[in-house]
Amino acid sequence: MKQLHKPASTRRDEEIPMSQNPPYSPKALKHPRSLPRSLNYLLKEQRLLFILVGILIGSTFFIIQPSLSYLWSASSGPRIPRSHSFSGNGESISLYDRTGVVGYDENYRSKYHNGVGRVPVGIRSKRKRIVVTGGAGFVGSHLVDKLIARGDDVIVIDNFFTGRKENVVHLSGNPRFELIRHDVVEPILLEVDQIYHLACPASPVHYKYNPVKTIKTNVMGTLNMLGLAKRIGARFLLTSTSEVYGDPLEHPQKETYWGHVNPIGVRSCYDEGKRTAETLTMDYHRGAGVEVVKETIDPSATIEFKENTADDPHKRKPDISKAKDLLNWEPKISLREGLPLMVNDFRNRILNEDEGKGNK
Ligand SMILES: O=C(O)[C@H]1O[C@H](OP(=O)(O)OP(=O)(O)OC[C@H]2O[C@@H](n3ccc(=O)[nH]c3=O)[C@H](O)[C@@H]2O)[C@H](O)[C@@H](O)[C@@H]1O
Repeated sequence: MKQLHKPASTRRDEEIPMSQNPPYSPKALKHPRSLPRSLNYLLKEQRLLFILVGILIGSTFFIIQPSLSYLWSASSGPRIPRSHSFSGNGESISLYDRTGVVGYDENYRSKYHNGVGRVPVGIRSKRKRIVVTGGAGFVGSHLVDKLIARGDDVIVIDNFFTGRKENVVHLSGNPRFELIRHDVVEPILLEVDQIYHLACPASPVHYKYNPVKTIKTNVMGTLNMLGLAKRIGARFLLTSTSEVYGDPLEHPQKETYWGHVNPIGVRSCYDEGKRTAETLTMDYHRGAGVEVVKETIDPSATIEFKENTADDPHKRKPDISKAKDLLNWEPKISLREGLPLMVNDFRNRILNEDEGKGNK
């Protein structure tokens, strides 16, 4: 209502003829007419000071606003009551409760405040999409908390072999969290940036009575997740165990120690399972070296993956020290120099072959 009256009164003031006595105006008396009216206004009653303070508060808010909204989104997501039951019985259940805005979890807020607080004011790292297999387990669920607190989107894959839904229930209302009930021994296709592979029966009680399941999860599960990582170009992390050292002959055990493992004992399903998982991970890692070749030949070339010849070693580097000592032989051309030469040679051979065929 005030707004309706104000313009009307202004308009009435403007209609007063100049010849009539103007109403008393202290403004006109205090300041010389030469000063622009806006400057006049600013100098009055410390308004300039108020404006400067306003600008300062405004800029401060906009500088820290990304961090504030980050904190807010991490902490204010709707949560479901503790009594909420997980009814998903299909292959995939999403814990995002679209209807259950029932409260605000203070613990959730303070917990996440610590994590986000490390991000410098105004700087926001790129939000990643991450898969955590075994994310409902002890270690996994803590990792998931950290990743969510960091601001990433997390998908947990777990078959609940030993994991508990209670470990992740506090994240159920968070739109950046999703839970998929899935056994990693079966392939799964997802688009993510990173894969943390933790799924594994991890205590003797479980793996001793389910040895085949244990080694199967370690071998097939790891293969599936590595295959996924390779297909989508995701970074991969495997959680191994100090049990890969078996009954060690070296103490303490450094990462360089290869271990002393009984391959046929009752614990082998776990020890050897994790060792194989490590082997697979390193083989895939070395396989990525295929890229390093592409660069020297033709960076725009596409790579086609084909089945390898059976039993073909993944890596070979014969020790040539004897050849050097006894025959005084050693390679003179480095791999980087040699690859293009080899490619040219093959190209010429193929072209000559084709020409030969054409002449027939
Ligand atoms: O270093 C260790 O000893 C172990 O630490 C963690 O295991 P942890 O958190 O202690 O054990 P659990 O609480 O049992 O978590 C394992 C998770 O994997 C899940 N899992 C297990 C087996 C399976 O086939 N699939 C699967 O998703 C379980 O349900 C559970 O959520 C890691 O998850 C293991 O990979 C590692 O071997």
